[in-house]
Order: sequence, then structure tokens, then C-alpha cells
Amino acid sequence: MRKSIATVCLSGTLEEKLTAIAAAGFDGVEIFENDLLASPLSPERVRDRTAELDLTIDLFQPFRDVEAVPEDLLARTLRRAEKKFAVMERLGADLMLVCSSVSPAALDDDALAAEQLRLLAERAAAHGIRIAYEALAWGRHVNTYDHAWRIVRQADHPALGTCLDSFHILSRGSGPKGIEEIPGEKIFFLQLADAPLMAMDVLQWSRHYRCFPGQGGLDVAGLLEHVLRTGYDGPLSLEVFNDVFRQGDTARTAVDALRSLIALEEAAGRTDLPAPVVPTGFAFAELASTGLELPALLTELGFARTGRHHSKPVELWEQGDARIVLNSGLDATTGHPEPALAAIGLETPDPAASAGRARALLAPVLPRHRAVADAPLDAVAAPDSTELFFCRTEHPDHPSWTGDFRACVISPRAASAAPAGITHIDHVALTQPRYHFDEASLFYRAVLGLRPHESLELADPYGLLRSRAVSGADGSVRLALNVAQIRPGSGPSGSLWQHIALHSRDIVATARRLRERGAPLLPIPDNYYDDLEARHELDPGLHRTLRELGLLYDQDDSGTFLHLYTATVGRVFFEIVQRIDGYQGYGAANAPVRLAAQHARTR
Ligand SMILES: O=C(O)c1ccc(O)c(O)c1
Ligand SMILES: [Mg+2]
Repeated sequence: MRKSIATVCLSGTLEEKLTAIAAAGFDGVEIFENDLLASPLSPERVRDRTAELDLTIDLFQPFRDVEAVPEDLLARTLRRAEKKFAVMERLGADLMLVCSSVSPAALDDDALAAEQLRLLAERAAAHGIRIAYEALAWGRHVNTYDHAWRIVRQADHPALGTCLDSFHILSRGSGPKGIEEIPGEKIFFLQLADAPLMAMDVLQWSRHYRCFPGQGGLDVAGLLEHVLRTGYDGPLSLEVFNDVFRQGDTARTAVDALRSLIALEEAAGRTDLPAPVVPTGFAFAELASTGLELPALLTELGFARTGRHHSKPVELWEQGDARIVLNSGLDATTGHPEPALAAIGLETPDPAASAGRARALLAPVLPRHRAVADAPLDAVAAPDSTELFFCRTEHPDHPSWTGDFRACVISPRAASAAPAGITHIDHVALTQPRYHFDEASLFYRAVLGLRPHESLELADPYGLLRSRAVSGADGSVRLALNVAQIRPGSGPSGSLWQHIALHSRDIVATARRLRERGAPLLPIPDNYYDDLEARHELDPGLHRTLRELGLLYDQDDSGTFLHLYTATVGRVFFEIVQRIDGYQGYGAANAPVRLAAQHARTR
């Protein structure tokens, strides 16, 4: 289906918006009138520019406060309309959106509304223009789509149809099934927006918090299915008012927007994209590191250096199925100035299919030569620029990245190198760029087929952190996405931290071993343990052990979670976790204590 976007969705001038919309690959635009009013470009120039960019102008909007006005105001409304029809002719736009009136002067009179809209349509038709009438969720008398449709039907003019807007329909909890009663040819336009579920005034919610479909909590795909059953074959058009997108990177937001429509079309069964290939585990985590700190920490954590790349300054460290790649050749090329997470290897049953899916969803594909290994590895850049490699580790049908490492002779440096019970990488926590949190959760859901979990707010001493996990259905791949709301430069580097969580089969034994080795672990304040005792009726022996070893505790409906943290090295720290009886979370309840302890150590 054709895909369009309203200029109001993006940051920048009209010219910048049109350029970004075309570059992302949209077919058309809704010109939001304010963008035109503020532009030095004449309507003719905008028409020519959109044509040059191979975009169509699918809608001009909004025209407000039209219907059901007292007779004495009608002439003024029509005069105003004629002026806008003239602008539309210069733009080459032939569809005008009229949104339901919010004016105190409007009368609660459907027959009058229909009569006046009919008159407006009559005038529009004389210019070759059609009118799409939309119910705003906060319209004075008309605020539901079915009411707007009744008026359109009553007006009965070929140049008058309705515009459906998923936000107005779903935000009010109107059942979208009734859409199927509208003939498809009378739905002149379809605007799509999602929004996070919030209890607030609907106008404020609409004007500040709309987001692209798949980024919020509304069932936009379900609504689209009802619309498509009517035979509607106009464009799918995004109309999102969002405070963050208004200040974001224009080109990038446009790509994010188009990705949301591609995924939405798929969810409504209207395309056959290559299916998502859900990753089945972590092949490795790659850290950029030149100093000795990370090798020392990995040794204390019980990792052994098992391989050296045959031609690059890259080492493989392993413990159980947890693999960490240390790359000391990255600084110059990628600008990682200190120990930082550079890449994640995701285990997938079909790396080429994973890459194909990623390409179809507009993920930035990376050149293959960047790979740690020489075995060809497909990779894409995640929204925070972490590189995601698609791997098939040591499988007979596929070249393995591990084949490029030569086995190291493991030094007999005695006890300190003995394993500490780590079995695999449990999850990786990535810090998202400030204005790209919604983009990130959609990216992981659409590109990798991971399931987003609830969005949480965590208190950091210096501000709030928003956090949302995404995971595969069986929990074998979990990513925690965090974004700091902290004012730049306030807290220490907390807004940049990333971490790798390692699973232990017996975290109490692991913690004891790490303490014996003098590993730099994060100290947890005593107050935390006093509170823990109040909140949970823990076995006194377990409670003592937690306090003694600095372990944190959480529980959910299915099980319990024990975890601890190392000190931070550069941007990176490690967490050791043990999930008991199917615990599904990430210890979010303990995040404020952890964050405060980390800030205390880095100040
Ligand atoms: O917020 C508004 O006023 C507004 C205007 C035009 C629309 O199409 C809409 O959905 C909302
Ligand atoms: Mg709308």
C-alpha cells in the first residue's frame, strides 16, 4: 500500500522534512498547514519540490471549526475555505482534512452540520477538491468516528467522505469493528498513530505523546484490519504529534516512521516480508578495550583466554557458554575511547535470513569486513550504534566466527583462572540515545522479532531512567534498553553505562569465590538489607548470606532472582545473576540502590 506521513511528525523546516521523507522512501505527504505558513517556499515551489522528490501531496490539513455554525458565521467559514482552496490548487493538493469543531459557537445539530459540510463539499468540488471529515476525540459535539460518519452519510455528497484517525478512535476506547459499516470509498483518508497507555486529558495525550504504530499500547494493527475489510485502498498515513520526534534527527525519525508502517502492514497481513528469525542466544559480546583492566576483571570472574585472532588484535575469552571478545584494535576506527561494548553476536538458525529481514525493515546494514572474524558475518547497527552480528557458532553447515581464533595455551596461573560457575550470557543492557527510545523498542521487535516488555521508570539519584526489556519468547535472548532522562552533564557518566549480565549456576558460590579473589564488586548499603527483611519473609540464613556477600534479591510470580555487580570499567560493568524457578525480570526493584552505589564509586 502507499505510505505517507504528515509533515508535523518531524523536526525541521518544510524543506528539511520533505527531503527526509523522500529519502526514507515514503510515497506521499500530508502537508500540515503550519509547516507551509512558516515556510519561505511558495505553494508552487512546494508542489515542484515534492514532485522532484517523487512524493505526492495526499492531504492538506487541518481546516477547523466548520460544521454546525450559526447562519451568520457561515459566510465567514466559506470565505476562509475559498482562500484555502486557492492555496491547495497552487500546491496541487486535492484532499482537505476538516476536523470536527471545537468552537463554543458550534451547535449540537447534526442536520445543520451535514447541510453545511455538504455546502463546503459543493464549493470544494468546484475546485476539484474533496473534503475528508474527521472526528477529533475532543470535538465539541462530534468526537467519535461513527458520529462523523453519520453526518457524512446524511450530507450525501460525492466530494465529502470521512477521515479515520486511529488515535482519536482508540484513545476513546471506541470499538473499531463499526468501521466495517462504512463503505471503503467513503473513507477518504486513514491516519495512523499509536500512543503509550496513559490516564490523562485526551488532547494533551494526542498533542504530546502520540508515537508511531508499534511503539505504544494501542491496537493499531487491529484497527487497520477493520479498515482494510471495507475495501479502503488509499494511503496508510502517519500523523504523530510527539515532543521528542519534534526535536529529533529528521532523517532518522523518518526512517523509524517508515519502519513502523512496514511492520504494521505485515501485522495486518498485507505484505510478505521475510519472517523474523528470532535469535536463540548470545554468540558473544565484544568489548573495545586496550588496557589491562578488562583482562584482569575477566580473569577474576573466572574467564579464560582461549583464543587469539589469527590476524587482528582480538582475543576470545570463555567460561561455560559465555564468550567475551576483547578487541584492542577498535579505538581509532570506531571512536571507542575506553572499555565499551562495541558489538553483540546473536546466535541465529539462519544468519542470511536474519540479515534479509533486517534489510527489509530498513536496519542499517554494516560492511562485512568489520567483523571480528574473517568468516563472513552479516551485521546491522542497532539504534545505539552497537553492532549486531548474526552468527551460527560451531555448526557443521555454517562457517563459524570462532574458526578465526587460534587456541591459546591457557596459562597455569593457578586458582585465579579457575571457572566461577558462569554458564552463559543472561542479558545485555544497552543505553539508548536520548531521543531514540521508542525507535529502539520498535527496532528490536520488528527487526529481530523480540517481544517488548513493560516500560519502567527507575530512580537514579540524578534523575529518572526509563527501562524496557525485549526478549525472545523462551528468554534465551534478553536485552535491557535504558535511557537516561538525566540532564546532560549532571550525574557522572551513568547515562553511558552498558552492562553484560552473566548467569551463574550457583551465585552464592560464585560470589564467595569472587570475594576470595578480591574482585571489585559493588558495595550494597546495609539499609537495603534492613528493607529487604521488611519486604520479604526470607529465610534468616539466606538473608544473612545476602547481606554478607552483597547480593541483591528480587522475586516475581514465578521465581526469585539473586544478583550482584562488578565495579565499572570505562563504560562497562558486569552483573552476575541467578534466575531461580523461572524468574522473568531483571531486578528492576533494586536498580535505584545499584545506581546510587555506582555513582558513589565513580564520583
Ligand atoms: O490536534 C489537532 O488539532 C489535530 C489536528 C488535525 C488532526 O488530523 C488531528 O488528528 C489532530
Ligand atoms: Mg488526525
